[in-house]
Amino acid sequence: MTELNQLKQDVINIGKWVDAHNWCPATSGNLSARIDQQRILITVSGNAKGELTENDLMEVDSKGNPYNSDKKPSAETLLHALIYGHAQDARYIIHTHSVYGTVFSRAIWNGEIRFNNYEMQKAFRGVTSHEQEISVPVYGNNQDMMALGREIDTYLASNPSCPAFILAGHGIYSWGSTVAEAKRHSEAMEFLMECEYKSCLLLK
Ligand SMILES: CSCCC(=O)C(=O)COP(=O)(O)O
Ligand SMILES: [Zn+2]
Repeated sequence: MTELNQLKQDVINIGKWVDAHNWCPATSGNLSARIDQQRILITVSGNAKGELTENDLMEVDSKGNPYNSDKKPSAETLLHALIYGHAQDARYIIHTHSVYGTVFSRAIWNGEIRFNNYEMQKAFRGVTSHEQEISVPVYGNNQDMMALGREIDTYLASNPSCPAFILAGHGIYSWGSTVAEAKRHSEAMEFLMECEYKSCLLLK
């Protein structure tokens, strides 16, 4: 199998994985893989992530413009391009619209979520202790991708090893250098968001 075909298969399989967890209901979410420094493989806008075929994938350039394709890329392509631009070892990006990612972030809206004293923090690359705080930025949701992109760009420029961010009331972006790492970061974020939500119920 060529490297490009392998990437296509990886994205299709990640789509089945997020769908099995119900993290991308309806046609929500988007997925991508870095082909090389110039090209990104990304999901076409508006398709169910559990039923992706090669026709639901397309190439864009490093700025997010369609590359040899007349299909419409994900409406959030710019965010994928920004992540790949800053996180040089990111190879796969997973954007989910899970219930906990959506609901809990509405309580923060703009700022950050700090995860402390969860053993699960060790799922993130380079973290070896529950005492190593993980801070994940939360951005107010915005239909203006350029404006959202500017905020995210500023943060990633000074925090290039950040493994995830959250769009409030919208969903979670996670990434990694391999399929396994991107899925691990994504799953850890989903778990921690559910824990934080349930912790709030305990404190009521
Ligand atoms: C019902 S999903 C609304 C759009 C969105 O947030 C999303 O993740 C999917 O957009 P895309 O253009 O990638 O299909
Ligand atoms: Zn989205």
